[in-house]
Amino acid sequence: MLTLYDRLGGSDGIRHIVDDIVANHLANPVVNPRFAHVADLNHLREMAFQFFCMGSGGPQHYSGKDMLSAHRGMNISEQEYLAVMDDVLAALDKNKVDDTAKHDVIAILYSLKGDIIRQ
Ligand code: HEM
Repeated sequence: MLTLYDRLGGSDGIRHIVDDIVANHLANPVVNPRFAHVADLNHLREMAFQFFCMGSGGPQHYSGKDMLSAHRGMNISEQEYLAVMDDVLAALDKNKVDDTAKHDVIAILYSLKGDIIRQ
């Protein structure tokens, strides 16, 4: 059976998906203020890439912070969380990821909600 990593298009597919997610965040008025001020967006892209790869069963190692440490002190709202999920879904659609893989990604991201919002 294919892993979620394979169904997302492996390393190349996930690079494209992450680039689109970050572009969507920058264009999304609900979360743009959070990302417009990030000093090193390439670092964020790399961390998000590693996180997606590792979380979907790829061979890459995630070298970034855990989700609680990464978002602590930001006081992220439910609305912002949903906006980020919308941006992820739009990126998955753009990259023609099938519905099952989309559901799997959303379930994984949703499981992290408690570590990300209102911290
Ligand atoms: C399930 C959803 C989310 C995941 C998987 C996620 C993942 C990540 C990862 C992997 C990093 C990099 C950590 C590091 O540099 O070590 C990060 C940073 C960041 N996240 Fe999230 N995130 C999520 C939701 C959100 C939301 C809802 C917001 C706010 C709208 C947000 C805002 C940020 C910002 C601003 C940074 C960069 C901090 C900096 O480098 O200055 N994230 N996130």
